[in-house]
Amino acid sequence: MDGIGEFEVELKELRECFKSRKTRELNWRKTQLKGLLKFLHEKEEDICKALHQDLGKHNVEAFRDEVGMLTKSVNNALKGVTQWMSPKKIPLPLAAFPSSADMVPEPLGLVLIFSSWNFPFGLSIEPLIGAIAAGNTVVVKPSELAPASSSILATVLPLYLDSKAIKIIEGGADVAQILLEKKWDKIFFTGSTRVGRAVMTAAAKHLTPVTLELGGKCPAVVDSLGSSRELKIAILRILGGKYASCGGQACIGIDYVLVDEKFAPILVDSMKVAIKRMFGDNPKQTNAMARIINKQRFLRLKSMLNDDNVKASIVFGGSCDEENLFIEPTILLDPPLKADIMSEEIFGPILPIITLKNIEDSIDFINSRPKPLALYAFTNNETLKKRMVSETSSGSLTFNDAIIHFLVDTIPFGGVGQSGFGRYHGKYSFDTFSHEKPVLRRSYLTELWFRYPPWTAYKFNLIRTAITFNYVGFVLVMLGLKRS
Ligand SMILES: NC(=O)C1=CN([C@@H]2O[C@H](COP(=O)(O)OP(=O)(O)OC[C@H]3O[C@@H](n4cnc5c(N)ncnc54)[C@H](O)[C@@H]3O)[C@@H](O)[C@H]2O)C=CC1
Ligand SMILES: CCCCCC(=O)O
Repeated sequence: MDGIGEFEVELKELRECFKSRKTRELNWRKTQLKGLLKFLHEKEEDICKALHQDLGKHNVEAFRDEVGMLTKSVNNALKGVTQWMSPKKIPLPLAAFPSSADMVPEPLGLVLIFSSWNFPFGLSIEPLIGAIAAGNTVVVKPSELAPASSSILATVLPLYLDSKAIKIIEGGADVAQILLEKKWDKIFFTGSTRVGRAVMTAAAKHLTPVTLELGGKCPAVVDSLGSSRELKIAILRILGGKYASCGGQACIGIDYVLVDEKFAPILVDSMKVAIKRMFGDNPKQTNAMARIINKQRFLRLKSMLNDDNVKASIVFGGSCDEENLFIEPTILLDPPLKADIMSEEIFGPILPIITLKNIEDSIDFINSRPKPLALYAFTNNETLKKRMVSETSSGSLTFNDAIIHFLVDTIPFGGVGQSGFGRYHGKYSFDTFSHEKPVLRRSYLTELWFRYPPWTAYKFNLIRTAITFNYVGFVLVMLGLKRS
């Protein structure tokens, strides 16, 4: 952002654009969504190149998690936006007869989106889809930690969109803090809990509603499954939800595994075989796993591993290549629970496996920690499933898979407790950036004359009757006893 003055001009332009009401038009919304599709299609190669440059992502992973995922989401919004923005009839009690009511979605106004570096296109454009579909004007600030991706978002994407209504502003914490001083009609933040608190504090000054998409330690409970085939598939899904999702740098990636101590040796041995099949006999040489985003985050992970007690728990991998910011897929077995690796969100390709006396103890283990953004359980035990649904709390709960819920438009995505609040994806994104206004239409045909003073015992009884009989008997009484 060149200067505060220039930004003030841009902010004024965005507010005037919203006031012009053009962003409310269905055609405008669809045109912008189609612009996103065109960008994703025409710039796929540049996007994949940027993701490789920033994160070492393989283009298959880059397409799967960002270009492909976003194309799916934009098409879903194009299909749904007409219905999403139309008023919905609301049933009314008999006492309101003859009245009608609608819920009318209206855009919030000028909204601000902060995104993170690990899925820089996905986490910027997925909320942008909702903001556009709901008819808002928008400022998006991508993360400065993925500069190649941020540059494409700020210099190329605007060529496909209405620049008077949608602006992409590059920058880090300094720019973000300037933006946070302004008044927004909604702030959508994806990032750390620490910064989420700062965002919420800034938003409070203007009573701006926020959605906080934060992080946390996502557990995977792994039960002894029924067959070797199920175990093989489960392990692929666990490893995919760890190492093959931005190299473990994913907010809904599996942070650690909980397993019955008797089953642990089988699980670890099977994982080692599967890792080699996924990343080659020498996983240090793989091109299929993203690198750590920067030296600071790399050294943080390296220091976690260098803790003597943690180092002693390494049963697979553990090598760190500082020059290439690469840590090979690593498995720990029962590292100390007080070590940083088990008290902080790992956000890297290190998988602690924690053994328990029995798998049911996983519920207490999970409940003794902050509510995770995602919880996974690989089990066919119906009793355990029922207990996990009713006795644990998380942003989402998935049985026998990982990560995949992020791709389902009909499942809202968001956290609970320390992992955030608010949700999006699919129509939930539209709702997040809308105010759903109830509109009640009354007539003069009937009048409940006793709803006004002067108060009398008779009126009191009529009101009491109405409420007691939930208005049905009341209306009948009224029709018979109407007084001027
Ligand atoms: N729930 C979700 O969908 C996701 C959550 N995350 C979480 O985000 C964290 C990692 O992402 P990071 O980008 O490193 O988080 P971060 O909180 O450092 O940065 C997030 C955004 O906030 C901005 N920012 C940084 N410092 C700021 C400040 N002092 N004031 C205002 N804005 C500031 C950054 O420029 C970026 O755009 C992890 O905790 C991860 O779990 C990451 C991806 C998705
Ligand atoms: C395709 C999965 C993206 C999830 C976003 C995250 O976990 O950071």
